[in-house]
Amino acid sequence: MDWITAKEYEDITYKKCNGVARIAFNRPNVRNAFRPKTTAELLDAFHDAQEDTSIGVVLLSAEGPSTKDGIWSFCSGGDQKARGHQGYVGEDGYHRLNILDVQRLIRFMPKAVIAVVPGWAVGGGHSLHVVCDMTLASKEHAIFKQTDADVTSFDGGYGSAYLAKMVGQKKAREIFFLGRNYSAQEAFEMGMVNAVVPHDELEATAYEWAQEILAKSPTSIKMLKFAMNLTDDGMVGQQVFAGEATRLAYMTEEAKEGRNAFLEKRKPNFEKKWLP
Ligand SMILES: CC(C)(COP(=O)(O)OP(=O)(O)OC[C@H]1O[C@@H](n2cnc3c(N)ncnc32)[C@H](O)[C@@H]1OP(=O)(O)O)[C@@H](O)C(=O)NCCC(=O)NCCSC(=O)CCC(=O)c1ccccc1C(=O)O
Repeated sequence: MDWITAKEYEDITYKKCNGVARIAFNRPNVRNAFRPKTTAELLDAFHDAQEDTSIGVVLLSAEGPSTKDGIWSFCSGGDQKARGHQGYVGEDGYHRLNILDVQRLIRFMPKAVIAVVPGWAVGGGHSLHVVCDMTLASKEHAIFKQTDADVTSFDGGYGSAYLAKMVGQKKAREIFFLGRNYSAQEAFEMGMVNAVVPHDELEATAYEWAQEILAKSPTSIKMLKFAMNLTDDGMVGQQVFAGEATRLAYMTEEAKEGRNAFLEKRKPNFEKKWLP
């Protein structure tokens, strides 16, 4: 793999290689907790990956291990040191809740997003893996844990309600109400992890999965993602799916006739366009 740095950031790394973008948390000494700077950088990188037509799959991963104690982490959620009265306080002094913007970008981007979990996935970090399309986890080091109820936070959207669709209501309530640690294998057995991978092979496996997806039809992958999102996303899910259906309609002769007729100030001729 010949990863090329796409842009330099402080709290994340951002690289690209053969149709794959890799966005990785880079605060391993605080278990990759996110502060406002981190979420701003994540939004910027995800937006770039969405706009880049050479990119079909995004890996959300993490650098590590910690130089302090050698422990691996994916993300430990909101940086509690940056937490102020109403949210997480950035350098500009404003209180923000921008991780939900990151969740929405992952959810609505027309490309597959794979969470690559090398260690702790906790709190808002756990919610991020839930919202990704797929999750690969380190056999030796991944630990899944929900601490929201320890710090008076509650991801009432994808982090909990969508998780319940994934692992079942009883299990989701156990995860949130008890805040226990779950291994990669336990997370796999409850249906929130796609594969448990030896740590040394985790990144290479994620890249291989991405290459398998890249061999498929981009339109099929996009429409399948949005179709599977639709029922859980209400009117917004319908809007996103229908937007892509409109794009497909724009490509038809019928659509070109409608546009041309308007521009030529004549009535459109839609005769014989009623497919069975
Ligand atoms: C992850 C742990 C379980 C790991 O435990 P352990 O291996 O024993 O390591 P520690 O010694 O605890 O930690 C090492 C080092 O890292 C620092 N650290 C770890 N996590 C954080 C953190 N989240 N924030 C700040 N700092 C962190 C820790 O202080 C140590 O530093 P030293 O200087 O070396 O002492 C364990 O670390 C742990 O439980 N961490 C906290 C997990 C947590 O509670 N996270 C927050 C959950 S709430 C959340 O994520 C908000 C999500 C969110 O943003 C949101 C969601 C829904 C709606 C809105 C919002 C919103 O935007 O607010």
